[in-house]
Amino acid sequence: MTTQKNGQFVRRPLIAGNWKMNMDHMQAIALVQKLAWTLDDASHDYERVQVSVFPPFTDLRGVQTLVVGDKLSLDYGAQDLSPQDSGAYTGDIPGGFLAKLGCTQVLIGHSERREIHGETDELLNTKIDAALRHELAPVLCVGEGLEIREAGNHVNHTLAQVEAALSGFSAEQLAELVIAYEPVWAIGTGKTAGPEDAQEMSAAIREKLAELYSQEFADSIRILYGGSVKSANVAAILSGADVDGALVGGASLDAEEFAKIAQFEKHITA
Ligand SMILES: O=C[C@H](O)COP(=O)(O)O
Repeated sequence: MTTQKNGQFVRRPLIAGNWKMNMDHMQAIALVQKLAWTLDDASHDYERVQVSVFPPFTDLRGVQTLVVGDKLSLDYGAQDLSPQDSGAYTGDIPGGFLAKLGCTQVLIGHSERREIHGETDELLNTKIDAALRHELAPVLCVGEGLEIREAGNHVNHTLAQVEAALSGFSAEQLAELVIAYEPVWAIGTGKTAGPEDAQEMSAAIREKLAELYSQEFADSIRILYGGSVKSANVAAILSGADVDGALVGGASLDAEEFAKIAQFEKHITA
């Protein structure tokens, strides 16, 4: 995902669409088709900017068939996985099944999983382990709620989430890790953290990775921002030196809007 050029790491931006619990398997095919056509029409360079979608589990087989059949350059992954590989875990989906469906990435610890399903940092640590066992790149979601932000504890809170979730893994194991910073108060609310807030937290996360592992490792890891990202604000948010992409919720359900977000470089007016 990350290459080295003249001794400097060049992080390939990632625009990721988290569909959440939207789009049945038929709608998923229509959305992926329209997204691919729209990006093709815009001559999207996937080598330059990676584009991934995270549909519900029941859509993944259809998405795989389409992506493979039409040789699409889109990547796709799941919104969650079980920490276990098989057995009596009713309702859960293991990483091995996702890998067989061609998933390359998996979201771990989205704030809705943390809040609605009570997922703890300790559980997320085991989910990262499961993702790594099946060669799925973990997209670890972190971020603070409004009360924590207002109390001024957002940096400490978010860094503690990062440290706990990554505990026990080596830099080699985490080579494909992606971290998504999503302030919970900005998710689906229309409120976005300012570009300075996104940069502040991304820089703090990178510094934490350097402290836990090495500067080289920290410089290779992509850090995304999520929370009410749209085509109108994506360029400003991604202008931060440490912000390497976006995890997009609502706006990823509209193919044209999501394609515009993926084409964020075209909106940069400097
Ligand atoms: O995973 C995506 C985030 O929760 C952001 O969602 P949103 O773009 O609808 O605010």
